[in-house]
Amino acid sequence: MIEDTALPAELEMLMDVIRRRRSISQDQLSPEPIPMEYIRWMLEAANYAPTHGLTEPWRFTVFSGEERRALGEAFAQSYRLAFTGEAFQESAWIAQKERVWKAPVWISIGVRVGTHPKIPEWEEIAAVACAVQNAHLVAASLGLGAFWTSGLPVRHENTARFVGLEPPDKLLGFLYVGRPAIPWPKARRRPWEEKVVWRG
Ligand SMILES: Cc1cc2nc3c(=O)[nH]c(=O)nc-3n(C[C@H](O)[C@H](O)[C@H](O)COP(=O)(O)O)c2cc1C
Repeated sequence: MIEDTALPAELEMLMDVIRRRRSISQDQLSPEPIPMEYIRWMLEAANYAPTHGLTEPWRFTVFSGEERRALGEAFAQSYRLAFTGEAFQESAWIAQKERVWKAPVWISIGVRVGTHPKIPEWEEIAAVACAVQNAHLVAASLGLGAFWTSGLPVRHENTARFVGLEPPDKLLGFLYVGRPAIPWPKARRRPWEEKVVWRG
């Protein structure tokens, strides 16, 4: 029988942050500003994500303060383009414009594609998702909530152009960040054992 070996303290710290990371929605965040130093740490962590062929395809734009006004206008414009006729709702259009004030920092999540002949788009998107996870883990370690929002108006090509992405590059949504205004939520997950088959 294999003896249990002592687990390194580093693993405990890492697992603690992984379990603690939470998506905290805009209605549960404080709109108060947060130190931009925290955002720099998140972006530094994002930059260490795995990347096939070292293409480093993540492209971020950070919005805070008054710059969020133009972002809200872009969301509202994209909503108008995406939801026409019967689908258009005045209240939802206003909500798109106003939502930017609910979180102090909004980071657009862009993916650069087509820079390497052998690397398909899905691998570049996967690398960006890894980068976002790194950033989100750092946010959790700093006591910040963050949320990847990917609904249609926020990732519409009109919003993509607004944040400086031109085709074939794509916008995958936004990670907004702030201090939680609620007690830290608990994770809801089914046991990992349900999703794993052991062979051998
Ligand atoms: C790629 C991606 C896109 C997401 N987009 C949305 C979204 O548009 N709306 C939403 O309610 N949650 C979105 N989420 C967040 C999930 O709701 C959240 O991760 C899930 O509820 C689990 O909560 P947790 O992150 O706190 O563990 C997204 C998550 C990922 C990874």
